[in-house]
Amino acid sequence: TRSTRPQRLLKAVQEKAMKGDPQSVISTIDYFCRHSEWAMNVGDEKGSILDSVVCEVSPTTALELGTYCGYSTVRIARLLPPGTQLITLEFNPAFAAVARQVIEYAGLHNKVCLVEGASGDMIPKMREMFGIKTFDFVFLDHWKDRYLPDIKLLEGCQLLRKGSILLADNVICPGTPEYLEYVRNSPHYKSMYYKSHLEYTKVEDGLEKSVFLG
Ligand SMILES: O=C(NC/C=C/[C@H]1O[C@@H](n2cnc(C(F)(F)F)c2)[C@H](O)[C@@H]1O)c1cc([N+](=O)[O-])cc(O)c1O
Ligand SMILES: [Mg+2]
Repeated sequence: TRSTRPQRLLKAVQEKAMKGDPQSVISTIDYFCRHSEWAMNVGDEKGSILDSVVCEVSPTTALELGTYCGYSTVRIARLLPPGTQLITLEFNPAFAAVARQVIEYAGLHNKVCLVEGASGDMIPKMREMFGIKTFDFVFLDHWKDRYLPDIKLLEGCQLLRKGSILLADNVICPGTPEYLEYVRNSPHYKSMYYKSHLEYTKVEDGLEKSVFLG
């Protein structure tokens, strides 16, 4: 049967990127998505904003919701110092299988823990599973109607602390209106919008950075 787009993306990485070199994995995926097949990676333009926020926060504990093929997982993990941990959550086993191989090819498997499951089930188990108290940084890039319920769940599970940073992809396209309304109007968050473009296109999109105020 015909391969899937994630499988074709992985093949491009294995054939064209330098093993153990995260930057070359990132560039190979961006080239593939621009010249062969578009895919819903955060991309190079928004990816540079993601990089700058990760460097600014330099998190000890980080959570990514929505691994997909592992592109943003590699972008984040390559910037984390040793001894830090990126937990990435993926619901779809086929996507998780591809992402594991992309992360491994980039040589970042020791910095990343990919967990398969639904956010509603896994978020309440994070503390006991990983022995963490709170997350310094959360990147939201999963189903857009899950952004709001999942940050409320993170709050409810006391997994956020004063100063925890949330960075959300696609707040314009496809859009996350309820999430945006909440983080921009809640007294528990200070938010700012980073205007950019939908990956590999000229369509407007952006990232919303929100600081949890406790
Ligand atoms: O729909 C988009 N993204 C949805 C992304 C969804 C991804 O998040 C996973 N997930 C679901 N729940 C979890 C949890 F939380 F359980 F881990 C993880 C899904 O299996 C999928 O791999 C999207 C669409 C466009 N676009 O232009 O259409 C552009 C983008 O950048 C996008 O991110
Ligand atoms: Mg996205």
